[in-house]
Amino acid sequence: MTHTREPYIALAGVKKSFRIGAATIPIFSGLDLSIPPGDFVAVMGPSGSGKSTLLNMLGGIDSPDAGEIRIGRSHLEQMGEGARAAWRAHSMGIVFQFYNLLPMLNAAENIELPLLLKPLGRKERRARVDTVMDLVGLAGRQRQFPSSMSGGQQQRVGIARAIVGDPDLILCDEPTGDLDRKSANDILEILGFLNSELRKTIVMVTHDPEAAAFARRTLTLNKGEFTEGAIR
Ligand SMILES: Nc1ncnc2c1ncn2[C@@H]1O[C@H](COP(=O)(O)OP(=O)(O)OP(=O)(O)O)[C@@H](O)[C@H]1O
Repeated sequence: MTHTREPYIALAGVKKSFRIGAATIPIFSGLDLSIPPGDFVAVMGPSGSGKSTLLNMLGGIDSPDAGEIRIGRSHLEQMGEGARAAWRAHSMGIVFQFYNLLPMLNAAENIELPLLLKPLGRKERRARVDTVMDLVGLAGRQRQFPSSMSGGQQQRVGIARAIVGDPDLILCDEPTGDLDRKSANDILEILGFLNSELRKTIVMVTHDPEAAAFARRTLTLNKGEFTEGAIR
C-alpha cells in the first residue's frame, strides 16, 4: 500500500491585485501554501494583509490573476464560474463572523439550504439536518428563529449549515469575532471536534491568538508572505 503525502490544499505562485481607478494594489505576488489533508490551520495577520482575499480564493469565490490553486483533485484556477459554483456546493462549507443566517427561516430551514442544491428528498434532507443539529448541540431547536438565539447558538447554526453537505473543507472567517470568550471557546471546541473526529480540513482566519491556539498550526500572513506561527 502506498501512502501519499500529497497536500490537500496547494497554492503555487498565486498572484492577486485589485484595481482601484487607475491604481493597482498588489496583494499577493507569488504566494505558495501547502496544507495536508485533515489539518486545522489558523491564519493570522494584520488588517489588510489579504486574509479574506485568501479565503475567498480557497472558496472559489474569487480567482487569482495567475498561479495555481488546487484543492483535492480540483484546480480552481482552471474552472469557469459554473464549475466553481458546483465545486463550492459539494466540496466546502463557510462559517462567517456574523453568521449570515436568513432571518425569515428557522434554524432547520437555514441549515437545510445547501441541501436544496442536491438531489435529495425532503425526508433525507430533514434527517441530515437533525444529525448536524445534534452534532453542534442544537437538538430540539429546529423551529427556533435566529432572532431568538444567542450569538453562540446562531454560530452553531452557521456551522451546522456549513457541514450539512458533508464537505471535506471548512473555511471560517473570524468565526468567533462576535462572541464572548465562553461562547467562542464552545464554537472552537466544535471546530476541533469536526477536525479531529470527522477529519475535516479547516482553514480559519482569526485575529484572536486564543482562537488560533485551538488550531494544529498557525500561519501569519504579512506583506504577501506566510510565516509559521502566530504574530508576536
Ligand atoms: N474587491 C476589492 N476591491 C479593491 N480592493 C480590495 C478588494 N478586496 C480587498 N481589497 C483590498 O485588498 C487588501 C486585502 O484585503 P483583505 O480584506 O483580504 O484583508 P484582511 O487581511 O482580510 O483584512 P481584515 O483583517 O481587516 O479583514 C486591502 O487593502 C483591501 O482594501
